[in-house]
Amino acid sequence: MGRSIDEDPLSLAIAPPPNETAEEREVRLKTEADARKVSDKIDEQLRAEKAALKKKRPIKVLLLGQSESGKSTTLKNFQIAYAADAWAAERAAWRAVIQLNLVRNVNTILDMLAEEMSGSPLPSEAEPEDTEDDEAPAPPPRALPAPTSPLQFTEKHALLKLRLAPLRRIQKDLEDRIGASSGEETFSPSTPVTSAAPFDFGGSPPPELPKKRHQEFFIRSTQSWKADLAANGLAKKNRAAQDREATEIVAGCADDMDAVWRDATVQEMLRRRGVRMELTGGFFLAEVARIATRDYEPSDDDIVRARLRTLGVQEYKIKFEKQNGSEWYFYDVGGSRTQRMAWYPYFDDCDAIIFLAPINCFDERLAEDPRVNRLEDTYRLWKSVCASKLLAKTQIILFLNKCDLLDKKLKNGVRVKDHIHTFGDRPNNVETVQRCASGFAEHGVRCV
Ligand SMILES: Nc1nc2c(ncn2[C@@H]2O[C@H](COP(=O)(O)OP(=O)(O)OP(=O)(O)O)[C@@H](O)[C@H]2O)c(=O)[nH]1
Ligand SMILES: [Mg+2]
Repeated sequence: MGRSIDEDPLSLAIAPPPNETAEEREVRLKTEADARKVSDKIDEQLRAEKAALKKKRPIKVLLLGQSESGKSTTLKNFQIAYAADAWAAERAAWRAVIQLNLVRNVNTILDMLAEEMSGSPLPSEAEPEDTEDDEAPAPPPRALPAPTSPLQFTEKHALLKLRLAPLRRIQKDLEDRIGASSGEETFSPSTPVTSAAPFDFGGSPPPELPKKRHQEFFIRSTQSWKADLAANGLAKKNRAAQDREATEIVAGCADDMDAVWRDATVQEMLRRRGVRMELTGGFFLAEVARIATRDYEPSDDDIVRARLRTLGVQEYKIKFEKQNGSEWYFYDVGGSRTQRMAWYPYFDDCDAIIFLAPINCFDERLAEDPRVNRLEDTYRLWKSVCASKLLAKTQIILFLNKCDLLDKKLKNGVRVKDHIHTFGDRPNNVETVQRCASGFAEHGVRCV
């Protein structure tokens, strides 16, 4: 049998008193109406918040700039600051990349040693051509080797070459494991060299590009060498065995690597060739004693300094726990001219662009096309990005990068005016170069 309403405790509690006067009734009804209004408002607010949360989409940031401008490095710094767990999980995988950076430096020196010891002449640089219009900074003059007496090589150099020979195979093994991005792009006359901004179609409609979601070629959310970490069973065992072998051989060569780097004749050879390895990305030779050990664990600083070329477009998701848990997607792109066409599909729905301009590169050439000055290329790229109609509503942030390397370069006596004629007789210091480079922003449409 059902309970009558009179027996229900809630109905009893809110029922009007039995001897309620007309005045009391009016007050009661008004209070109830006010309470209903407040409750309706709260319900409405909750509905709106739920809808907003549903609509909230991640903020998308594109990192742009030429190769070696520091895009991946900037991303690593974001990861350290805001995605500590993911960063820690990847730490071990970077050891192989750092070993590869180190071994490659040594093998480059050994190649030069072999050339010098066999009496081969210095490789001559290609004469730069005027490839593009004259708005940009002038290309650097060709460096001429100073006339000098022959380098004195001894038995010691021949012995070091021999003892470090196993590093050739280790480089190859590490490159195979790390994949395509382990190699730097080099110039080949048969490679069609694209312009600074191959995504700039000069007002005409872009060629038919497949929709982004179908472009598996472009998006590489995880690199194979990191995916290896998740490998199980036999693959994991093989990988561990390869790791141990590489680490063992690198550790066994530690003293000889150190000896070859510190050798006065080798240093003189590098000086004569104009090679400043210590100023290039992924340089670890000065720290062989710490890195070439059996129990080496990469530090944050090592990982930030490690060099691994980006291919295609890589997506990284970072959740900013301290800011309402908002999610940001960063797109790290390959920066060489041959990679830039892949950027275009990402232009239409990104919220912000961080553009990296390495201002130390005023006297350097592009690896993929040595006829082009690196600063000139950055300048053209920046102008095209700012002028792109697809990016008209996108916030563009300009980072003037590699100021520490600029400082070292200027202190070593390199003069900006020898490479950029319009620099004139301004003081040859970082502040002046920074001030001039921030003129980049004026040539673009916007800069925040
Ligand atoms: N000293 C110094 N080195 C830097 C700086 N920014 C980047 N690097 C180094 O320069 C090298 C190249 O930087 P990356 O971040 O890999 O360059 P990228 O723009 O991602 O290059 P791609 O992937 O080829 O497009 C790395 O070894 C970095 O450690 C900087 O401000 N100072
Ligand atoms: Mg990169």
